Amino acid sequence: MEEIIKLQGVSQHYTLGGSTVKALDEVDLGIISGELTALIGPSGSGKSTLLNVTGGLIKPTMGDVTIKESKMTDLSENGMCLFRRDNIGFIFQSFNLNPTLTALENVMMPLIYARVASHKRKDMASHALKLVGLDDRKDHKPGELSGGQQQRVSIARALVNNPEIVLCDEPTGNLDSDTGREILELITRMNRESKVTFIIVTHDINVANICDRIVTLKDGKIMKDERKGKNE
Ligand SMILES: Nc1ncnc2c1ncn2[C@@H]1O[C@H](COP(=O)(O)OP(=O)(O)OP(=O)(O)O)[C@@H](O)[C@H]1O
Repeated sequence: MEEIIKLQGVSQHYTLGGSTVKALDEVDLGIISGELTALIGPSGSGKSTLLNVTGGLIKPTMGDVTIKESKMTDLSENGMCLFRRDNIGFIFQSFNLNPTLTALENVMMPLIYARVASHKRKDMASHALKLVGLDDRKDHKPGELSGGQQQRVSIARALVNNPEIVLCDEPTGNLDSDTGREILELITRMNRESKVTFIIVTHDINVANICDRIVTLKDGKIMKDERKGKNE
């Protein structure tokens, strides 16, 4: 099984008012290509920090993050930005859509950054919206969509550039339980059909239970690492 993401001795420390918080404390973690991994743990245990370090949004205080043979921790800010653009999609709890753009325009944004030719962008974004069942809402702005529909748009945006990795921070956190279940079904379908590697930060045990692997953090350390049918 190929490890697409490797964290080795990763620590993230924050110093505020003379005291230091170890948000991550020498974490070693390998993520298998094509798997759905849940990151769970109490509030403040370091889940979002781990996701942000993995996605190159934060450079850790110590340790190495390697994705597909590229050592992220050796890249410049600009190098990390380009790497993220080409390899990683993000899905957030609060959707993070641009309220002034239509669903189609929101999904086209990553393609503009990736300098995809303009005549291709519309087709690619329309296709991504169709995959998430929103082809009839492409001209709606986020304020004209339900929470579940907005999250579908953000999933389409995360997947439009065919990234190998998608990082999700509480993707169902702002949704009612039925809508959350629909979004979860969509994520699992995308994972099965496209073999995209997903890491999902969640408080929701229903989300964790559909994953291939559940990694539990506590005080910035991995406390438990369970795989379906096999505990480690
Ligand atoms: N920018 C920051 N500056 C200072 N401390 C921070 C910063 N970001 C996170 N922390 C601290 O690091 C620790 C881990 O935070 P993190 O957000 O990763 O936890 P979490 O498990 O995702 O929490 P939650 O489930 O509540 O979202 C917390 O104690 C938090 O207060």
